[in-house]
Amino acid sequence: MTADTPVSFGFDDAALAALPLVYQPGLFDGQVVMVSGAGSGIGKAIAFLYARLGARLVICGRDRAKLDACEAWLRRLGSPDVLVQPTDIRRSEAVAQLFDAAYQRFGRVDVQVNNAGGQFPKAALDISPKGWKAVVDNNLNGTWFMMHEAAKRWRDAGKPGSIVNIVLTFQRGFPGVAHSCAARAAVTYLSKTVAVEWAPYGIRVNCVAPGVIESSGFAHYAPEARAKFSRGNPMLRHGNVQDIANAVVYLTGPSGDFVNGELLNVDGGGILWGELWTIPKPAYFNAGQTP
Ligand SMILES: CCC/C=C/C(=O)SCCNC(=O)CCNC(=O)[C@H](O)C(C)(C)COP(=O)([O-])OP(=O)([O-])OC[C@H]1O[C@@H](n2cnc3c(N)ncnc32)[C@H](O)[C@@H]1OP(=O)([O-])[O-]
Ligand SMILES: NC(=O)C1=CN([C@@H]2O[C@H](COP(=O)(O)OP(=O)(O)OC[C@H]3O[C@@H](n4cnc5c(N)ncnc54)[C@H](OP(=O)(O)O)[C@@H]3O)[C@@H](O)[C@H]2O)C=CC1
Repeated sequence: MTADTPVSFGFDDAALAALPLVYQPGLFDGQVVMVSGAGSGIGKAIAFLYARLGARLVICGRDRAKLDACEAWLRRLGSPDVLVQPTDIRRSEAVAQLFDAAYQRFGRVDVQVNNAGGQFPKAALDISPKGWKAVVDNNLNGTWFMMHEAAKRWRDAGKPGSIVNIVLTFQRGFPGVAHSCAARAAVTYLSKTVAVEWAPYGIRVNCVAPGVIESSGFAHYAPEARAKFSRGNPMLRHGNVQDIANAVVYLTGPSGDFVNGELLNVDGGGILWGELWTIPKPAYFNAGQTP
């Protein structure tokens, strides 16, 4: 491999499409599932799995080319219909248009998976005000616009619904991504709050926190940081995108009918043991060294 060889992470599309199913085919027949950030990584795996289970898909993200490539796979995998709507989730009016298009096309949305998000690794002291706002806007405000729009439409139509928000394992803090850690903790407690407020409408809201999941998202981290990601949990390995997709389907299928307001960590035990640095580890933390 040369320095110019592009590095790819996780399954390629063909391998992802062929992974063994742990759910019954047809489980989501007749249902419409919306997945944000479906053009890559975890979001693509989630969309692939729902398509294989018979759902019709509404997919969004900012990059149309990535979404179009995903759409072709979704149809091949068994989704009877797919709506592709490029959307920046930070723009509430674009989110409203996404829902207008989905209801116009399908007349319903049953499941919403808010997977779109991300951050850049940076020591907290070095995060600029603009960078802080960009990450909080993306992960907290964008997710809120999506959930709010979904729930309003379910309430007005008198229909039930299920939301899953993808967050991260914020419980022990997350060195190098303070902005995202703060935003994802906020999303989690927002979710717990509306899980109660929206229960009378038959709307369930849960979160999934991926640990270290080998995906396209790895490209945003330095090779030195990536090389130590597997030290982030006691299983000493990465998870994969299907681990997250299976957790999301568990929560939104009949298996999750009585699960509401929950945070499901899919992290190999990383919140209990492990060390995860997304930026270089300060010498202070190396035994025997002083700062
Ligand atoms: C195992 C490890 C855990 C893995 C977890 C994962 O989530 S994996 C998944 C990983 N996947 C992802 O995280 C994917 C999604 N991530 C993203 O799209 C971006 O990281 C985003 C969240 C900033 C949004 O982007 P956007 O298009 O809205 O923003 P923009 O580009 O216009 O920038 C706005 C401002 O932010 C600042 N700033 C931005 N980048 C950097 C940087 N590298 N350096 C420093 N600062 C940076 C800068 O101030 C910039 O303004 P400026 O100075 O340019 O005028
Ligand atoms: N991989 C991991 O180890 C972990 C991942 N996560 C979270 O899982 C989710 C998926 O990450 P992963 O698949 O790994 O990485 P990717 O970078 O591949 O996925 C991020 C996705 O979010 C979309 N996105 C980002 N911002 C916006 C926006 N403003 N509007 C619409 N779409 C947006 C991107 O689409 P586009 O480029 O088209 O805009 C992209 O498809 C993210 O929220 C991530 O933070 C959390 C913990 C660990």
